[in-house]
Amino acid sequence: MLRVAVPNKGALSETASGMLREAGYRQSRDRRELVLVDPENEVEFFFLRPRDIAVYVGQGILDAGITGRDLFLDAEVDAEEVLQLGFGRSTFRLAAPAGRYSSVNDLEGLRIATSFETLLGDHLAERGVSASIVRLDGAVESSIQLGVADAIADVVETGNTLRAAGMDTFGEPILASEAIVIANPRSGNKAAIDVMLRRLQGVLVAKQYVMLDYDVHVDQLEAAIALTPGLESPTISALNDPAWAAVRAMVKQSETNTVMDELYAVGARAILVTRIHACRI
Ligand SMILES: Nc1ncnc2c1ncn2[C@@H]1O[C@H](COP(=O)(O)OP(=O)(O)OP(=O)(O)O)[C@@H](O)[C@H]1O
Ligand SMILES: O=P(O)(O)OC[C@H]1O[C@H](OP(=O)(O)OP(=O)(O)O)[C@H](O)[C@@H]1O
Ligand SMILES: [Mg+2]
Repeated sequence: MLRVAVPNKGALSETASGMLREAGYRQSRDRRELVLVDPENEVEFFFLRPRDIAVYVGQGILDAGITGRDLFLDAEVDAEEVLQLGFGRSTFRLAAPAGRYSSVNDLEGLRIATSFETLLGDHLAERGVSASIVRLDGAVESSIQLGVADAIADVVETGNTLRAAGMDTFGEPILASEAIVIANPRSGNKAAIDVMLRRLQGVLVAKQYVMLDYDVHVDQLEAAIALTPGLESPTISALNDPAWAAVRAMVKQSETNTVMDELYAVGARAILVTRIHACRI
């Protein structure tokens, strides 16, 4: 049976579970549940802290797991990033009271608080800066005011937390993170991991694309299909009126309205957009 780790709480937990549910797996609504067996799909889900997931997968105790790239890289474990899930996007950055520092080089000899010791340590080493790292578990933004650090390195998404603390980012972003699937490279369940990845990819594509149908005069067919090339190639069907054809193609959701405007301009009519419920590509 495949053994998969899922964040039990925090920023990634609900979306990760939701995505697995959409991929056809059994997921629990009870946050206290630690293990959940999905006998139909032969998967056992373990609900763990996102930071610890890298450790379990790295040691091969679990085959795969969903966590954040920042947590995975900070843990320095023997596992691979195998799929980007496109949510939980954040940047790992240096921050301090607004205007105090402008580059990592300003931190020579100072104290920097973080929950990501390895990521910060590597960044400082790369830039040849020697500073002391103060390892904290969370609420890192409070550390400067409380006098334990001069600057921090933390997860930033909207920047609201920093602004509320009178702080600002500075220097180059250290890492762009998002939710990812990691897998143990020596797992004996590679085929089952691949099935799960294909299912999750299907969920991602179903979210990113819509199905577009339209009718177009055969004289304009070339111009229209150039606008909707689809993933492989669009489906073209004959209509009762031989002067017209019907076209069906997948289009990026974000581009739907622009493509519809352009299709209309080249003479396409009866342009229909349908949500894709699930897919396997
Ligand atoms: N506000 C946010 N927006 C987007 N992603 C975030 C945000 N906060 C954290 N993350 C990402 O979510 C992952 C897990 O972080 P999270 O804060 O949920 O864990 P934690 O700090 O261990 O738990 P908690 O905050 O519940 O104590 C990390 O990869 C992090 O980059
Ligand atoms: O840029 P923002 O949108 O404000 O988000 C970033 C904040 O979110 C996370 O905090 P979390 O709630 O996980 O608390 P923690 O720092 O104690 O982990 C992170 O550590 C930042 O503090
Ligand atoms: Mg957190």
